[in-house]
Amino acid sequence: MLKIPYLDLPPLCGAAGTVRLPGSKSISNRLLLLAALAEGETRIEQLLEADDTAVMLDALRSLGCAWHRNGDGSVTVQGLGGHLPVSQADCFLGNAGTAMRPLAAALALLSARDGGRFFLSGVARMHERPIRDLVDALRGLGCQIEDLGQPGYPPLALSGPAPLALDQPVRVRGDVSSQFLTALLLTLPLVAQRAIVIEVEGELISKPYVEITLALLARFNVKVEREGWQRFTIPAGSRLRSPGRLVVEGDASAASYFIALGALGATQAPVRIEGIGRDALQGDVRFADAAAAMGAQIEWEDHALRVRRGAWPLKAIQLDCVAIPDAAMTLAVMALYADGPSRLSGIASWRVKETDRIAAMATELRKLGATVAEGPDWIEVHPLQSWRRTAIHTYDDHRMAMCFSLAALHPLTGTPPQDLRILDPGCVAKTFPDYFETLFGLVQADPAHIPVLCIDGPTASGKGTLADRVADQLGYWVLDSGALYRATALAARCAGVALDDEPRVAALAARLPLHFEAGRCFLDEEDVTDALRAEEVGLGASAVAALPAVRQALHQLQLSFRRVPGLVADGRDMGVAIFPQAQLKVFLTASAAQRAERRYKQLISKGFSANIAGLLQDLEARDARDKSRSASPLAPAQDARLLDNSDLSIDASVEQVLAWWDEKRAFAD
Ligand SMILES: Nc1ncnc2c1ncn2[C@@H]1O[C@H](COP(=O)(O)OP(=O)(O)O)[C@@H](O)[C@H]1O
Ligand SMILES: Nc1ccn([C@@H]2O[C@H](COP(=O)(O)OP(=O)(O)O)[C@@H](O)[C@H]2O)c(=O)n1
Repeated sequence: MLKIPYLDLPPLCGAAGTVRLPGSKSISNRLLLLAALAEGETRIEQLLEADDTAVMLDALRSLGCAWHRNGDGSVTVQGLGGHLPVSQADCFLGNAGTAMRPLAAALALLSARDGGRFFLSGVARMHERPIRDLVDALRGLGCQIEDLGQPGYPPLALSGPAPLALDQPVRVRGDVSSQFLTALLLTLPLVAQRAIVIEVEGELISKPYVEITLALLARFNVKVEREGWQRFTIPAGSRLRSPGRLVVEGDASAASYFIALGALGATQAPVRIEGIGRDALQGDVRFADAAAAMGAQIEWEDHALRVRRGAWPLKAIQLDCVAIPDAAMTLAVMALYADGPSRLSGIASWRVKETDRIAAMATELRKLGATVAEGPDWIEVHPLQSWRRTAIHTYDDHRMAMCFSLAALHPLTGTPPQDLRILDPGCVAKTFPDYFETLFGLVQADPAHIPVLCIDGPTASGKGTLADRVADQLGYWVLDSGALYRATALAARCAGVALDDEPRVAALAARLPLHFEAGRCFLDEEDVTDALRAEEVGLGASAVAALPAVRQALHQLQLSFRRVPGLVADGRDMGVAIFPQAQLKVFLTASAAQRAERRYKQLISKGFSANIAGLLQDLEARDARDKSRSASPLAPAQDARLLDNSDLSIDASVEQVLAWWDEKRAFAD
């Protein structure tokens, strides 16, 4: 998961591969609530692990519901059988509408029936998202709900006991958010000694979400009778009972980004999306039809989709998106690549989501250079003629971040490729914490367009530390090129090959079975991370690194680290020999005494024995050999920036390098 201020995406030219979707947010949070309220134990598999489900799980725990995570990531919830063991709780629900609305209804009804006092709150934006229609409906039943802030918005206090009047139909508005109706449907079975009728006022929006609610209630033994979309009856004596085990479908709204990616970039192999298919419950799966109407080629499997580019440019569409409000945001970005203006209507609900999405979408699309018109419940997007290099604001809205990442694709001819900055990319944690990492695994870019930052310098100057920290801040990959020479030396030693036997050492280097995983380094199956850091391996590395055939053998391997979104490469010759076109080259030095002391502390902390005088001698010998060898001697590139960090802290060094990087890569705001 990226927790960084911005992410720069290079111009992308294609996409292919397989993605496994995270669990659906809507289904996950509905199931958690139903499982908590029901009788019996429920095991929920493929539950979404993200901010919105985390706040729901925390809230359930504070309401006295026991749950635990199993080894396979599934969650087992002990149902409360409709009775809370606590009479007070304070639940913080972040910005999760799918937690706030149904919990408000459940706690209003349960406190009215059994007594108690409960508080619900969220982040500042949650306190701007209306809940009045639900609160009015619940007050109509006799529930005691106090607005603790602005009337009609969270935070709320729900208390009781209070007599409930359930003999008249419950009325709720359906034209602002279907989540109000969903909240009532999920929770009224708790008090359904007699049949309860819900009547919807106004035209119900987002009907597919209500269908999900009805289907999940049926799994919990409550069969709601529906007359059109206006009247729903919860039969007398309904009781929520756990079905035992449930599997959460992949998130269909999240699928929209990868469907779009396939439509825009899969010119050869398809993008295959696993986790939803023909029988998906979620209405947003119909986004695939909209994408097909724009030209995507889509093949359906039972639990997967395969998407390729079809029509090109895409075909403009005019579409009422009332049934796919969330996924429709992705269409607005696809419209940049269409053959004419596209108009999306029926999207009034965008205005009351994580942000005012119509305004946000229009503002950011215009920054890219697009012509956009907007109204109360529609947006019209014209295709983009030429891309402007810009920084996209994401408004703490995960969908803004995800759908704008698609604008990094540059398959149109005739427009110069530009990179794109996404601000606060970590906001995707709301529903899809690994979205960007997943995207990086699918997209292709011309290597020449992938940014590289080189950090070269003598041993123990802090290159590795600086490279890791800078890469973390930028969301980039790291190449520790020294590790390749160290691994070569280690492999030679293990194979009994003399370090000066150039052809045999080079042959080993050419097929080095080295891979990196979660910060660890493996040679074949063996974890050699610590072994590589031993001083004698470093000396061996310095010896094999002087052999031109070894350097040649490792050249291609080093180039292969240049992957989307970018690379920080550390070594001796990154800027001179491997990435001479790098955007920024830093030559890092520190006094020999400082370096010897740093290395000493580093070795001691790792449990190696060391003495400073010996280290200083070795380090000076290594410097001399690295500088004097004929193949890629250690020296700053002509265009390198010199950084002597003898008297600089690690933080200050990182700050300096990031400042240089920013200078090189200014984006329009
Ligand atoms: N600016 C700095 N100030 C103090 N110590 C540093 C600084 N940069 C790195 N170090 C420390 O020096 C040691 C060697 O750093 P490392 O990154 O392994 O160097 P290199 O990769 O250049 O050999 C590490 O223990 C690291 O924490
Ligand atoms: N790009 C590189 C990286 C390392 N090397 C060699 O490999 C040895 C080990 O590199 P390293 O970066 O792991 O070493 P330290 O700087 O951490 O001591 C160095 O002494 C260099 O001789 C190189 O020649 N070229």
